[in-house]
Formats: sequence, C-alpha cells, structure tokens
Amino acid sequence: MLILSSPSGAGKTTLTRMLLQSKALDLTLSISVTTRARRSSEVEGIHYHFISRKQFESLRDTDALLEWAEVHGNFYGTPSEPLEAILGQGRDVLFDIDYQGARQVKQKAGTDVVSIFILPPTMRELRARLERRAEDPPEIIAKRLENARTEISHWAQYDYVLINDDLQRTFEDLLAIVTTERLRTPRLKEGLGAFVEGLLNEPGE
Ligand SMILES: Nc1nc2c(ncn2[C@@H]2O[C@H](COP(=O)(O)OP(=O)(O)O)[C@@H](O)[C@H]2O)c(=O)[nH]1
Ligand SMILES: Nc1ncnc2c1ncn2[C@@H]1O[C@H](COP(=O)(O)OP(=O)(O)O)[C@@H](O)[C@H]1O
Repeated sequence: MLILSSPSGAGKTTLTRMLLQSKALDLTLSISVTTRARRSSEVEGIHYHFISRKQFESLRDTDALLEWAEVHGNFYGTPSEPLEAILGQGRDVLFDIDYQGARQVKQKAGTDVVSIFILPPTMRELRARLERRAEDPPEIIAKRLENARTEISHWAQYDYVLINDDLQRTFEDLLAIVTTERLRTPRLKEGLGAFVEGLLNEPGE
C-alpha cells in the first residue's frame, strides 16, 4: 500500500496520475468516497465516488470504511471491500489520502504500508498552483491554504518526504521509492524462499 499525502495544491493528484499511467508499475488507485462536490474535471467512479452525507454516515457506521476523515469541511473515506479485493489479487494499491487517513492505515496495516509526503517548494508557489488549477472558488482556495500549515506540520510521520519543485524530478524520485520498496526482503520473502531453496539444492558444478 503506497500512500501519497500533501497539502492541497502541492501536486499529489498530478503525481498520482503519472504513477497510474506508468504501466510497468501496475499500481491500482484506491477510489475514495467523498461528500465534496465534484469538480468539472472529475469523473464519478474514476477520481472519487461522490456521495451524500447520509450515505457517508451509513458506510462509516457499518464499518465499511478502512479509514475516514473530515478534510476542509468535507468527509472522505476508503471503502474496505474493493481494497481487499485488489490486495487479494496481489496488486499494489495507491492512496491519495490525508495525514489522518495515513495514520489510520498505518495502524491497521503496519509494515505493508509505505507513506510519502509531498511538500510545495514555497507557500507562494502553493497558492499559485491552487489559483492556476482554477478548479475552486476563492473562498475554497483560502480554506485550503489555511489548512496547509496544519497538514505540513505532520510531515515527520511519513516514511519519505519529497519537495515537488520540478515535477519530472519528483516523479523520478517516486519511481525510485517504489522500485526500492518492492525489493525489500520481507516483500520478496515468498518468491525468494522457493528460489533460495532451489539454489541450495543445485549441485553447483
Ligand atoms: N483520510 C482521507 N483523506 C482523503 C481521502 N480521499 C482524499 N483525501 C484527502 O482529502 C484532501 C482533499 O482532497 P481533494 O478534495 O481532492 O482536494 P485537493 O487535495 O485540493 O485535490 C486531500 O488531502 C486528499 O488526500 C480518503 O479517502 N481518506
Ligand atoms: N512540480 C510542479 N510544478 C508546477 N506545477 C505543478 C507541479 N506539480 C503540480 N503542479 C500543478 O499544480 C496544480 C495543483 O496540482 P494537483 O496535482 O491538483 O495538487 P493536489 O492534488 O496536491 O491538490 C495543478 O494545476 C498542477 O498541474
């Protein structure tokens, strides 16, 4: 499970898209439910499942969410069932969730989680990116900037922290992290056990 978090506008949606487009990585996105209104660029079932507050409460109260949080005045959560199906197929899952969700997933899934926090190069650039994205009205942008400082203050709970100045460079760092994390011994254990057994049974000449 690979978690990407950042203050709004630092670039995690863009980087998530790049990771998902990279076919060789074979990552699957965990599609969250949210009570936030859909942006014009977003598609139901691809970026989020857009649901009502009532529907959200029903999912939350029936333990259908692995984690959930209130962010910028809206509710967001990760549905457990599709996630378990993807993990059951042995696939790696990418999460675009906030620090509260990242903490809950870490608590529940422990060592199977790698978390990355994306920082903007400056607060001025963060504002400029939110304005350039032109998806939210000024009062929503103001709220996101106001929350950015709180979100940034949680950077140290993450396994990796990247400063997203040059987009391509950040993407390459992300690729390096995924590649390296996949080579860690505990993640290779099952396949490697059989390989090593075969190796030791070879006569060697
Ligand atoms: N805990 C949690 N946070 C989520 C989830 N889905 C999205 N978020 C976070 O909610 C925040 C707002 O996301 P969004 O409304 O798409 O705005 P954006 O960050 O400006 O693109 C971001 O920090 C997301 O990472 C979720 O399922 N759980
Ligand atoms: N490294 C970067 N340099 C310049 N602009 C960027 C960079 N990364 C992302 N952006 C732009 O900043 C805006 C916000 O990025 P987005 O991925 O939507 O952020 P988030 O999902 O973290 O809210 C978008 O318009 C995106 O194209």
